[in-house]
Amino acid sequence: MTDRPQPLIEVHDDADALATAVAGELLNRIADAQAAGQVPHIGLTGGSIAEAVHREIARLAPESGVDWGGVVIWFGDERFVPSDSPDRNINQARAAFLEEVGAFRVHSAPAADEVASAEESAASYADAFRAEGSGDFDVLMLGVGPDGHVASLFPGHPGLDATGAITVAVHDSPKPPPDRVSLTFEALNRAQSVWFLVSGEPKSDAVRRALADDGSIAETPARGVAGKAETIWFLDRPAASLI
Ligand SMILES: O=C1O[C@H](COP(=O)(O)O)[C@@H](O)[C@H](O)[C@H]1O
Repeated sequence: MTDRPQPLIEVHDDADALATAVAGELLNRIADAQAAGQVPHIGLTGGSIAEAVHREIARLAPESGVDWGGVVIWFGDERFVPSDSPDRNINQARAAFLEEVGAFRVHSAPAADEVASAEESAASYADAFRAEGSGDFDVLMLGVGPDGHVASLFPGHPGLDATGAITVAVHDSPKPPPDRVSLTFEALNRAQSVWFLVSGEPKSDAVRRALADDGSIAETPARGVAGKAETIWFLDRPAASLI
């Protein structure tokens, strides 16, 4: 994206070092924002490296000075499955750190036993953004799939084309579960800081394609997201092996 700052790349030895660095930096950003009188809005992602980051947040939180009552938590995407499913991104984050730190201003798209369809869930999640007068994340963390997907925006999928909307319902996702709700590119691109979290050699080609000078968003959706103020790619050595 030509109107955004060039992405920064931070490479760590392994997934554990990456998770510790991201968790520490996130807590610093939140504490600084709160010291300046702000209520930070943070976007979380699901997935394996996100889980490691979340566990590190729980470990480091007691020393951070963060007031979790003054942090608003969102998710870049959610799986449209029952509310008690371990596949829900919110459930993974709750178990890893949200309950432990006592965060309670937490929003995710409603589950399959709460609303009738992924479309209804997407509409409800968009309403929550409007009600908070938000959508402008201070920090938005995003995973990247080996296929280059970001949030639940998959290569060649109809969700890529959603415009004039905050959220989109996704069906027939190539990665299970098939029904999901995702923020759109327009919503993701309202973030001040976008942090991509990527670990492991199977994702190295997606990282290469996302950071290449040329390439299409349809093939590598992660190319379509960048922060207004910064974009940082937090990688471990295997994920960075092709750049
Ligand atoms: O399905 C999803 O996958 C990605 C990445 O997951 P990983 O296990 O490959 O790390 C994640 O970013 C997204 O939020 C999630 O719904």
